[in-house]
Amino acid sequence: MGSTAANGVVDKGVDFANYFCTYGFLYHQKEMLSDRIRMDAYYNAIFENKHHFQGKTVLDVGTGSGILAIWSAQAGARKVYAVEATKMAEHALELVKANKLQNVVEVIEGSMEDITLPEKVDVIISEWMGYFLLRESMLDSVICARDRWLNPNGVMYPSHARMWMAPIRSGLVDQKLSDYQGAVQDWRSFVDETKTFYGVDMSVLTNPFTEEQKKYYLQTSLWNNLHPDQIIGTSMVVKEIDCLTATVDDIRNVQASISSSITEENARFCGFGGWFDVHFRGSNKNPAEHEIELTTAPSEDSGTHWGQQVFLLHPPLRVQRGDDLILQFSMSRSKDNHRLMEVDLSCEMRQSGKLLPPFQKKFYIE
Ligand SMILES: C[S@@+](CC[C@H](N)C(=O)[O-])C[C@H]1O[C@@H](n2cnc3c(N)ncnc32)[C@H](O)[C@@H]1O
Repeated sequence: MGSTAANGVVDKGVDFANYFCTYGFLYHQKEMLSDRIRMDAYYNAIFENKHHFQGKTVLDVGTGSGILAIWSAQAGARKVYAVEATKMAEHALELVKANKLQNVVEVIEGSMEDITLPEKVDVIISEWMGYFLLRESMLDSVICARDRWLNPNGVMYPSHARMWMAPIRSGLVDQKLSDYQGAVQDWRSFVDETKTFYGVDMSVLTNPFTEEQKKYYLQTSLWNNLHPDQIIGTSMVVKEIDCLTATVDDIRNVQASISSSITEENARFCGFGGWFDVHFRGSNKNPAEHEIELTTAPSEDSGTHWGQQVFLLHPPLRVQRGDDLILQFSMSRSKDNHRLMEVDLSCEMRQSGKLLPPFQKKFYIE
C-alpha cells in the first residue's frame, strides 16, 4: 500500500508503518551509530565549532537515540529540544538521563510537523540524509522545522549538501542481467508445471511477470560500495542545496543538465554511481570556525552505511578516453510513496567528435 494518496496527501498511518517503524529498533540506530565516518563528521562539526552551541538553544530533528542532542548539550548548549517520531524517544530519554543531561535535553516524542516548541532556536541539527541524499524525503521535515523554529540568525547543521554522479564500470551489470534471465526462465518452467499438474494456463501472466522482474533486476538502483577505480569519468554535481534557504519545491523535482568526460582508455561503461556530501559551514553571518565535510564518495579504505547508488546500463557500452557524456537528469518522488524516487536519464555521447543518438533510461530508488 502506498503512503501517498492520488491527491498527493500523505497518509500518516501508512507512512509510519512503511517508513518510521524501522527507526524504532535499536539495531537500526546502532547501524548509524557504528558508521565512523558519519559519527566523526557530526562529532567534529559540533566540538570544533563550540561557539555555535555554547549558551545556545538547539533543535535536533529526528533525534533517534539522542546522540546529536547529547553532543550538543556536552558542547555547552543551554537547552536542546530532541524531537523523535518513534518510540525510540523513550530510549533517547533513558540515554539523556544516564548521561546526566536531563536538565538541558528535553526529549519530545512526536512528529516534527505536529509538535510545538516553547521558543525559537539558534541551531537546527539533523541527520536527515537518505540514499543518494534525498531518498526518504526527510529534508522536508527539517525545512518545516527551520521555517517554524529557527531564529533569523540561526545556523543549520549540516548547512549545505550536494548530489554527485559519475560513469562507472561494474560487474553487477552482468550479474543482474543473468539474475533477470534466470527469473524469466524459471517462470517458463513454472507455467509448464502449473498446466501439467494443476490444469491452469498461467501464460497470460508472462508479460506482467517479465515487466515486474525487469523493474526489479534491471531498473532498480543498487546499494554498492564502489572502489574509486570503478569510476571511469569526471564526477558531476547534480544538485547543490543550501539548507538555510532551500524549499520543498526546490527538492521535490531535481533536474540537471550535466556532462562528464571519460578518463579511462577503452573502458566498459556500465552505468552511473550516485552519492552525496554534506558540509558544516555555519552561515555567512555566523560561519563555522572549522568547516567539516561528510562525504559518501567511493573510497579506497572506508565506506559509509549509505554506500553509493548504482544505476546500471543494459547493455553496457564501450567508451574511450575523451568521449563526452551529456546527461539530462530528472529525479522525482514516486507517485504512491513520497519517500521513494524515480530517476529519468537521457544520455547523449560524443565519440571522436561525433554525436551518437541519445538513449533514455528509467530507474527506481526503492
Ligand atoms: C537517520 S535517523 C538519525 C538519528 C539520529 N539523529 C542520529 O544521528 O543517529 C533519523 C531519525 O529521524 C526520525 N524522524 C524522521 N522524520 C521525523 C519527523 N518528521 N519527526 C520526528 N522524527 C523524525 C526517525 O524516526 C529517525 O529516528
